Amino acid sequence: MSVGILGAGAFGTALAISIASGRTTVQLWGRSADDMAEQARQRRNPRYLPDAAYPDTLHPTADLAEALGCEVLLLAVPMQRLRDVLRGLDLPPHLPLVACCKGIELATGLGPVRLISSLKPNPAAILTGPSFAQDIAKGLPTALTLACADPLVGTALQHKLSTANIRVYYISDTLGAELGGALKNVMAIACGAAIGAGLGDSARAALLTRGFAEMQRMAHHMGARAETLAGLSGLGDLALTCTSELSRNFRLGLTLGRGESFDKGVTVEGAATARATLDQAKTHGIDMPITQTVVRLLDGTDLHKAMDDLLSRPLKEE
Ligand SMILES: NC(=O)C1=CN([C@@H]2O[C@H](COP(=O)(O)OP(=O)(O)OC[C@H]3O[C@@H](n4cnc5c(N)ncnc54)[C@H](OP(=O)(O)O)[C@@H]3O)[C@@H](O)[C@H]2O)C=CC1
Ligand SMILES: O=C(CO)COP(=O)(O)O
Repeated sequence: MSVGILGAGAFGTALAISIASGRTTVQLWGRSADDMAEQARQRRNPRYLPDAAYPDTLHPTADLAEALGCEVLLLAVPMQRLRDVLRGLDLPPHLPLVACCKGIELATGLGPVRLISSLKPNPAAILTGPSFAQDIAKGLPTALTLACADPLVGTALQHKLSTANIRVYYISDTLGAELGGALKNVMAIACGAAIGAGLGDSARAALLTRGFAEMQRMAHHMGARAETLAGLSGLGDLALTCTSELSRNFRLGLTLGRGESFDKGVTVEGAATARATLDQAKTHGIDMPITQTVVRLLDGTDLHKAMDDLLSRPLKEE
């Protein structure tokens, strides 16, 4: 078995290490020939995961053909870059494509599986759920969801991508899986902002829970399954990301709450996804006040003003 991974950032590298640790051949592709040569020399990724050594069967490469020659292709680039990466690929027709990104494309409102399917005829899946790259790379236990509409392809991928420290569950609901993974990042920004501003753990619990209600509302409207949102790719990832400073989305929220600035070079999927989701919510008439508050915070609205507006909405049934 061989697995190709496009994107040698934190997540692509962590997955490569875990999969290659089981002696599977992994071609980890990155766009910078210099970076990939350095990874091959050091047998680690000095920029994104400096403490994790590469197993022998992990091959860092800048040659796309090496990754495209594998039996499965994982796409571990940021959501807003996925279209550009896919456009440049001349793919073998039956090569399964597994999105490993979490977000909604700003220009189209599409999640990763819908985007892949709009551009390529290949079988499309998503691997998502609660997992920090640092944990996976250390060999710590994680559980992920593999969603694919075709159960034969999906269960084959489930078995191929399960490793000693990644337990993969299969579901067919790709829409629910991509919505859960995308929207939890928006709620993580909101929770981080509450903690950063000193509003307390009770406020965080309220935002997490009411944020989950927003996620369910959007998912239900779009036709996703409620069970998917309650699973690893929804509630599971929401719980992780809203409670840990390892999350970049949560940390962006912390800085918003503290009135500090955040490094623009860091991948934070929730920012563009909040805007894309709010556009969709307006189009479909879905009430998403926390998502709207996150967009206002990103646009510079004072946190206390934004929170007052959120809390002073008309009272309603839960
Ligand atoms: N980090 C984590 O813990 C987890 C991340 N994810 C998801 O994985 C996805 C990727 O995130 P992550 O790996 O953390 O991000 P990083 O910022 O660590 O890495 C992003 C990678 O994508 C590459 N890249 C960006 N744009 C392009 C492009 N146009 N063409 C080719 N490569 C490109 C970058 O290359 P370069 O270095 O050259 O800029 C870099 O290698 C996100 O959607 C994230 O939500 C999911 C679960 C866990
Ligand atoms: O998706 C993640 C954990 O499941 C990673 O979260 P961040 O992108 O916020 O770091």
